[in-house]
Amino acid sequence: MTSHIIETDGLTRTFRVREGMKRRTVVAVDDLSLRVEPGEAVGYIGANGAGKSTTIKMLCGILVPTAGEVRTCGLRPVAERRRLAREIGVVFGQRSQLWWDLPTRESFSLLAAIHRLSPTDAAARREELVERLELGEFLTTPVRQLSLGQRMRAEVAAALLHRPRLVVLDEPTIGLDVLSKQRLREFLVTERRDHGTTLLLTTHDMGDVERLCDRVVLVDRGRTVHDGSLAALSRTVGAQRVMTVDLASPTPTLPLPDGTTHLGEEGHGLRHRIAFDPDRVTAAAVLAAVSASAEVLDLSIEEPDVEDVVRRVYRSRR
Ligand SMILES: Nc1ncnc2c1ncn2[C@@H]1O[C@H](COP(=O)(O)OP(=O)(O)OP(=O)(O)O)[C@@H](O)[C@H]1O
Repeated sequence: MTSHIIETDGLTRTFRVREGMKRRTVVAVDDLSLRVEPGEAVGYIGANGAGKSTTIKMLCGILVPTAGEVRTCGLRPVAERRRLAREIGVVFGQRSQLWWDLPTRESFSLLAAIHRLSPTDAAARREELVERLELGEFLTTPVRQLSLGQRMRAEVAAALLHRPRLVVLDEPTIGLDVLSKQRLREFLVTERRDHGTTLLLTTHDMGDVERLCDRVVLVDRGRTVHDGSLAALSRTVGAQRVMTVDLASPTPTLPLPDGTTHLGEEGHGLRHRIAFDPDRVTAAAVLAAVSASAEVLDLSIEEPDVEDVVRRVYRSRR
């Protein structure tokens, strides 16, 4: 049996759709071969309609593939869906899995019974989740009365109660305010660190990818167009980092090394913005060159804007 948490080979799903009088075949997922190791955190990203939800549904056993192979936690998702349910936790940002009229605490009790957790194990895990997701103040409130941020935290706790090895999150931070997003991300980082949980998430929020994922799979029209780090994705479109330096005295011109572009200066040379290609020159080398001709008081470095990177990848393929 495979040691991969997710393993697909040539996974494909098509749909027949009606267009006026005609019928047409839409290829939602096209020949996807993906391997995810235990403990990885993978951001599965792409434009609307790229095929992300269809992939997730096949991984969870909700949808039957048209062609290809898929194993999730070593299991055949459709044929072994009940066994798989013990291994994975699924969070859909736009659909609730909680019992709407019940207090959150009772939803947890029901889920503990469904997963056949021992009372001590269930209590310990619930306590851990209540503390880490700060659920204490609304455990007795019916789910329907929770704010979106509270409900999402409860959803995540519900999906993770049985300590799944794989957590699949479909748009987990959609509609959340900045603070709620931050809390949820911090929780997922901790959960992964402490329990070795594998994360697969789809998102349109690049902050999720930056904070949570060490690997990014970018899909376009059902096909994988990038599989690697976020930094490597930025490099594919030649995205640059930008250094801003504040100097002690006005210095109109700076000698800069190869691989840099001087973007401009302000205050008669008190502040300079310098773009550099991280593949060709390090931030330290740029700083050393600036320091050779001026005293540097402060500096900041901007990473490439991920949304811009994704837009550029898409544009280059059209
Ligand atoms: N049940 C269905 N019947 C017909 N076409 C479908 C069905 N489900 C998905 N599709 C089509 O398959 C393609 C991929 O859809 P999918 O929902 O997987 O994309 P997505 O990447 O999850 O998009 P989004 O970011 O909008 O959620 C789209 O063209 C969509 O219209």
